[in-house]
Amino acid sequence: MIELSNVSKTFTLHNQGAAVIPVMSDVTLSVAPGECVGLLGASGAGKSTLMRMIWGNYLAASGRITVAGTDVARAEPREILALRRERMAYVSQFLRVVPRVPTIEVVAEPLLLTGTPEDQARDRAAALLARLRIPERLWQLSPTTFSGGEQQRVNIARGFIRQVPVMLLDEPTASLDAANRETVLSLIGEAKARGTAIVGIFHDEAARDRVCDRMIDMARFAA
Ligand SMILES: Nc1ncnc2c1ncn2[C@@H]1O[C@H](COP(=O)(O)OP(=O)(O)OP(=O)(O)O)[C@@H](O)[C@H]1O
Repeated sequence: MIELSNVSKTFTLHNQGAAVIPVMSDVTLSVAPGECVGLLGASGAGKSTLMRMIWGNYLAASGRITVAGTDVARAEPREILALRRERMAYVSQFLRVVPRVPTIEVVAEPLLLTGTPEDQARDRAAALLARLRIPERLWQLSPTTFSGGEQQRVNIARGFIRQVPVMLLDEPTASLDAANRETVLSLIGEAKARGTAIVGIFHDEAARDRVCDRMIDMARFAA
């Protein structure tokens, strides 16, 4: 479902004398449907960079990245957008939303974009918000003023509202209390059972042990 072969990445800082920062080289990795792979490695090892390459934000310097049938390194921007809309979800650590859009709409939006009728999308959003313990009185408010943990749960609800073949999770349990952390681990387990291939960064070791089938240490790919 996710295939990387001989991928390398460098950053060139054009505004700093074209300094070149090699980040990783020769990454070969395959994630099967229903499998969850956790990325390990010290700060700066390239975990986020690898996720952003799979998401299609960063181009690889060389090698091939195929995600749910799309060759991400060579795809046109509109193909990347279609991949994200239909087949891939990215739960980042921080919620980025348009101000004044109610929480329930923020969560329902990914389903609406793929043509799900509005009432169904809202029902599904409401069910997830309830499961993630966001009080109903907050659903019609914008999440911009929510607490860190509330924003993270809104982000998780938005990420899990569609059933997609590929998910990228960046510390999905980072600012959560025990009960919500348990809910998120269940959501991850259910996605795996449906055949979703997952790549994630989990600093929470116990969470990592519960959901990851394999760990990849980025030190292996140091450039
Ligand atoms: N947009 C960018 N431009 C230049 N250099 C970058 C960029 N993004 C990342 N880097 C560099 O790439 C290296 C890897 O960064 P990355 O954020 O992937 O590490 P990480 O393993 O996710 O670290 P952390 O655990 O601290 O989040 C770092 O040296 C960083 O400075």
